[in-house]
Amino acid sequence: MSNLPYVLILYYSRHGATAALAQALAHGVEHSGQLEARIRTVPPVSPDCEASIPAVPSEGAIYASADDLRHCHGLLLGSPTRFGNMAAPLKYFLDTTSNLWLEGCLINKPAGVFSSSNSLHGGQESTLLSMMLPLLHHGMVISGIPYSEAGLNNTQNGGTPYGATHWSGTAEPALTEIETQLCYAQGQRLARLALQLDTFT
Ligand SMILES: Cc1cc2nc3c(=O)[nH]c(=O)nc-3n(C[C@H](O)[C@H](O)[C@H](O)COP(=O)(O)O)c2cc1C
Repeated sequence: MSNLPYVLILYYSRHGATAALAQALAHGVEHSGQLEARIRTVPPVSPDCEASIPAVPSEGAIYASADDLRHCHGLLLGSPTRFGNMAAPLKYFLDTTSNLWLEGCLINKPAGVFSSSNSLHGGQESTLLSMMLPLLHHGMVISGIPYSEAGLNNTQNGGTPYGATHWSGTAEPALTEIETQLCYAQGQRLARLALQLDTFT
């Protein structure tokens, strides 16, 4: 981990599609060379209140801490679409951020959202909108993807003005070229906003 200021890319992914979006967004964030993309995930939740998991996951991104969120200069938040809403593990993590809200440490920092769904019209956009709500409560500056990105008009799969998406269809985690381009554009834009907004004081 470097000492560069960073954009936190925080996601939950069960089958890898949302994780693939996170990786593609990271390339856009790091385009300027001035910001690191810090990729973090959250543990699953269980109805069994006795259940516990190892502190460090056996593979993939490590779990986010409150400090990862507290000290970020921008946030990209990603979740699979679940019944048109964000997945419970991500919501559970957000529900533990009251102290950060009280401190106001996310106010005026830029944020964006991303998602993956199995069906093309199965709730990507409602999921993205639902993910924006807690970020607005935190005082973050929400940004999406402008229509100057040609892929938004051409896509036959994922990609929305509300944030990057992937249509996983028949359990396919690999992103299409346009989905990848739109991730890059969103990551690059979020990093540019973090540099332009006063998030470094
Ligand atoms: C409980 C549950 C609810 C889901 N709800 C939806 C849904 O509302 N619309 C949809 O298109 N896909 C839905 N899916 C499918 C996932 O969104 C899709 O497989 C996604 O690409 C998984 O992302 P991941 O690979 O990052 O886990 C659901 C999956 C689960 C397990």
